[in-house]
Amino acid sequence: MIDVSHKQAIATAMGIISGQDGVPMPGDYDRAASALSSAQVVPFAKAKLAALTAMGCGVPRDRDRACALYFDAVVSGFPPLLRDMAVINDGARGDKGLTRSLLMRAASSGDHMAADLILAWERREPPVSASAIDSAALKTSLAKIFHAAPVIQPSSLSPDLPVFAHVNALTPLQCDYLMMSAAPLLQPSKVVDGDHSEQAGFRTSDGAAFLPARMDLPVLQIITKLASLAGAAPEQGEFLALLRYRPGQEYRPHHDYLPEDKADYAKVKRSGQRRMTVLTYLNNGYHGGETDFPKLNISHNGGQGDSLVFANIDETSKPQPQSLHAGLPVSQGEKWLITLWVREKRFWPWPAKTL
Ligand SMILES: O=C(O)CCC(=O)C(=O)O
Ligand SMILES: [Fe+2]
Repeated sequence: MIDVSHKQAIATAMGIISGQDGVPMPGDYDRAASALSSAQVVPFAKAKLAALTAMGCGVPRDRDRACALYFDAVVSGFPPLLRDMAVINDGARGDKGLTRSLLMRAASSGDHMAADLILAWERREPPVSASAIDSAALKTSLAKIFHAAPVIQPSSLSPDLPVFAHVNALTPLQCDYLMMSAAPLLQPSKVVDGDHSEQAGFRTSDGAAFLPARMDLPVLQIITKLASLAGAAPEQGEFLALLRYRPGQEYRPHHDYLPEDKADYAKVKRSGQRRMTVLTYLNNGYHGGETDFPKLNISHNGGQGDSLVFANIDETSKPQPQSLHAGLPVSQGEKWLITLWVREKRFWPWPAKTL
């Protein structure tokens, strides 16, 4: 049983981190971090504190401390954390047997997502045999979260604009995790720049954002990796946005750079333009749905875990009209995609706290 005062502290902290529309309100982050700190005997609280520590949100940013806190939370055996640790270990390209043991342990303790992840894995490839859950291996995987992973040479798709295709940026397990985490949150998509939101049918997919309250360590690992493909730090990334297109759904041709003549130009001032876009394809097995650049003659479909990275502006911050692109209509099956828009400057809305 969780102590009532710990429950209250966790509720207070999560309320602050969630804030309004999922964005924390100014001034309260320190209170969120100290509330979680007071409830650290609860593994969930400790894991959230680890995430805030990794983000420098309300508590000085200290990645080693974040990993140590998270390790302690995981070894308590709380099933969702064993499952998240499996995703982290896989993302760190750790031992598959260890990933499997963590998922099996979580699933047998009642974590449904772990069971679903195992099923999805077994549909893809023959099962590996489980290996012992080894503390040193867990620590090694955690330590890799924030290390710049080697970027495997991407292929350039255009002489006219930086557009690069990366294969296997994320592992299939990371992709399945993102889809399963976002599925309950999907809502009809909105267009953020206000240009076309009034226009029916402009963007017909469903979407979900990984707002600060959902930026747990597996998500931070993914953000760090995807930002690195754009040569950027994770804090330059907007909140990860997931899209799901069903047959007939599409995203009509548009630019990702923000209009500079709109009332919300303040948003551009604070974090700069959307310098680059990192799209990551989360699944296989659909038809249509190519990412199409009509001015560059590119029509691209990545496989599960592959990323497409492109520039929206040049080195002088000038918007690049040839970056016009669309998500063509899906003709069969579902297309799931995650987008990281990378700004010129820091986007994370909390004041940067460093040691
Ligand atoms: O669905 C696609 O391939 C394109 C998505 C896109 O343009 C975006 O998320 O900004
Ligand atoms: Fe776009």
